[in-house]
Amino acid sequence: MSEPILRLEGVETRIGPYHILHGVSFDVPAGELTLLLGRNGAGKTTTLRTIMGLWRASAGRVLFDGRDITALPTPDIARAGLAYVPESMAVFSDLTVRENMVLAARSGPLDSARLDWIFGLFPALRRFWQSRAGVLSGGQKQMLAIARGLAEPRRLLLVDEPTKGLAPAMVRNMVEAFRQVKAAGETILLVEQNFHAASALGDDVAVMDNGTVVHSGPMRALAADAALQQSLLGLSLDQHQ
Ligand SMILES: Nc1ncnc2c1ncn2[C@@H]1O[C@H](COP(=O)(O)OP(=O)(O)OP(=O)(O)O)[C@@H](O)[C@H]1O
Repeated sequence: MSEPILRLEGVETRIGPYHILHGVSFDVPAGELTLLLGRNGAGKTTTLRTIMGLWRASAGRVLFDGRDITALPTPDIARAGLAYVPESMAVFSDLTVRENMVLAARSGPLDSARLDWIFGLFPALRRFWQSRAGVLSGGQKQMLAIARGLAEPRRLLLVDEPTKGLAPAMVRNMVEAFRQVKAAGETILLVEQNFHAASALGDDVAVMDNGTVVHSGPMRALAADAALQQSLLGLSLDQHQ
């Protein structure tokens, strides 16, 4: 396994009076796709938001490439090379697809070779390039949100439930797109509820429950162990066939 680019050590997060994360620890190895799994309310989104500094850890550390980023303001965390695609399709509906992409490339103009690569992942974006993002379907908006995260090279992409609410054909497209993003050597931390999609993609997995990580290891070991899936995720066999 390669060196971790991201390491969480005993991260605690409180939201107002609620103690949500209770000592979250796991690694994200460079160049791999790591899955963050867990039942609803386990704390996955809170973990991504804490990494980005959108919630503040009250204890523990977030290390990015060995550097402590726990207390950095969110713009500095983004500048360090992290991109975050939240669950709620982060696109500007009144702007065109092109404008959405231009705004996402923070360090300068869009690179045309990179854009061609993104069009290869999500062909609909080329078709709707000059259209308002508001006219896209839910799945296409989700693709635009992910494309915005890919608009320029980042060191780590955090993506929250990209297949949520998508029709099965769209889920297959999304899985294929992530396969290609992974093959291009990008490092990804992915929250995914669809276990079938998750098992097709992940190298490593961290499973959360009740605000802490209850299991971590290779995805293929979890994918091969139905009893472990049942105990960690409450999955029955027919749910992921
Ligand atoms: N703004 C908030 N105020 C209070 N509690 C919150 C807030 N956001 C999240 N929580 C609580 O924190 C816990 C973890 O939520 P989180 O969204 O991180 O879970 P999750 O694993 O991402 O779940 P899901 O799959 O449902 O998105 C839940 O009990 C949730 O109700």
